[in-house]
This record gives sequence, structure tokens and C-alpha cells, in this order.
Amino acid sequence: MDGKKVKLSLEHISQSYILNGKAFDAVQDVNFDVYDSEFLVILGPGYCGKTVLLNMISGLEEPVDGQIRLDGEVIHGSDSRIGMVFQKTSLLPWKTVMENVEVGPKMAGVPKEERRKTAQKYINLVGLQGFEKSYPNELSGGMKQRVGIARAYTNSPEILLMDEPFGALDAQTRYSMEEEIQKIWQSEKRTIIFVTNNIEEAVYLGDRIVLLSNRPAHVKAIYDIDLPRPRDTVSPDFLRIRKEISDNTDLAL
Ligand SMILES: Nc1ncnc2c1ncn2[C@@H]1O[C@H](COP(=O)(O)OP(=O)(O)OP(=O)(O)O)[C@@H](O)[C@H]1O
Repeated sequence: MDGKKVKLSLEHISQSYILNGKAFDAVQDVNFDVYDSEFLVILGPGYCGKTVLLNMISGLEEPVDGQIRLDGEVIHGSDSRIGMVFQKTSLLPWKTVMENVEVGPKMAGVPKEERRKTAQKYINLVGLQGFEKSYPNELSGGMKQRVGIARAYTNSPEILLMDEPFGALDAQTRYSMEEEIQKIWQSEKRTIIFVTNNIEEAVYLGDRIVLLSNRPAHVKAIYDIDLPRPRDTVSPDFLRIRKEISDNTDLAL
């Protein structure tokens, strides 16, 4: 990644909580850079602190220690340059697909015609044209995640955080969404930070993979995944990298 521009830096990030009167460490001294326009995957076992880490990047939580820099400047709290796609889509059930996707610019006061144009662009990009007037309960799980992705892009963030966005989908839908998100990222280059506990998904998607330990999460290793895209999940190189990472991954407690 020589010559790449650093977009986001995590510097000595730690998080702990008080549980039953005792300190409980969730994240411990995490350090890594994220490059501009890269697809960075954060991989770690269950409950290791991945969501806590993303919450700190998104500004939902303040770290007890350390700082986060965006384009070199320390940031605090939420920042409109950073958007989020959640594990469970948090769509508004009483709003249509179009209304859900345009909610951000609407709240920001963007005129209707302009925000509809942007929302339509991303509805088309995620393959939901024709479903603009549908309600969330009329959509499959994969389609709901597509709406969540379109909604996040419509806010024009420079960095998109994705917290296990395909974790709740069946295997077949998950594969097609992995393919899809890669295509979207290639046509609309943004920096993506994608959290998963699935090694195959990480190797399929990541330019780099930050491997976290069991809780309290710290960085065990960072892997450069130098395989051509779209990746062949049964090629010898893919399987070799997958095994190398798997051998280095802590078992979920
Ligand atoms: N606000 C909080 N107060 C106390 N404990 C918390 C809080 N938020 C998270 N935790 C604990 O921190 C640990 C890490 O949680 P986190 O949700 O980040 O795990 P994760 O790696 O995202 O797991 P999964 O893969 O299951 O999504 C868990 O044990 C969780 O219970």
C-alpha cells in the first residue's frame, strides 16, 4: 500500500466499561490506518469487541483512551463524513423504499427533487429499481440490506462502516450480496470498513484484513490480500490465505 493516502487512523484506542463494580476491557490499544478508497475488513471472533470498535469510529461511543484521526484531524463524536450500514437493517417500517433511502438528505433539508435524484441513483445501483414504492415488510432480507446500503450511500459519506451487514442472511443470498457490494465499491469508490467474523467473506472482500484477538480486542495481524477480483474462493492462493488466517484466529469464547 506504499504511496496510498491515509484516510483514517486509530491511535491507541481502548474501551472499557464498569460491570458489577469492576472494570471490563472490551478494546485494548488498537492501532491501524485505513487508506483512502480501500476495502478494509475487520475480522475477529464473536464478542471480541468489533462492534464496540466500529461504534467508536462512528462516534456513537467515545474511547476511554486514544484518538481517531480523519484526514489527519482528530475527530470527536459523529461526523457526516462517516456513514454506517447496520447488522440488522434499521429501516422505518412505515416508510417506502424511496422514503427510507432519502431520509438523510431530507433531514438535512435537501430539496425534494435533488434528494430524490440522488436516492434513485443509489436505488438503481443496488438493483432495487421498481421497488421504490414498496414497504420494508414486502422485501426479503437481502433486499432490506440493499435498502440500508443505498440509504448509507445517499448521505454521501467518505467512509462507510458496515457491521456484519450480511450476517443474518442465508448462505446463497450472502454470496450474492458479497459479489454485489464489491461491484458497488468498484463503481462508487469510497473507503469501506467492513466487520465480519467470517474468514471466507473477509478474504473474498478485503484489500487488507485487520485480524483481532479475543476480547479485549487488539490487533493480532494485518494481512494484505493481493488476489485479483472477483476472487475465486476455491483457488489454491485463496485457500492458502484463508488457512493462514484461520490458523492465527482465536476461537470464539
Ligand atoms: N455498553 C456496554 N456496556 C457493557 N458491555 C458492553 C457494552 N457494549 C459492548 N459490551 C461488551 O463488550 C464485548 C464486545 O462486544 P461487541 O458487540 O463489540 O462484540 P462483537 O465482536 O461485535 O461480537 P459479534 O461478532 O457477536 O457481533 C461483549 O462482551 C459485550 O457484551
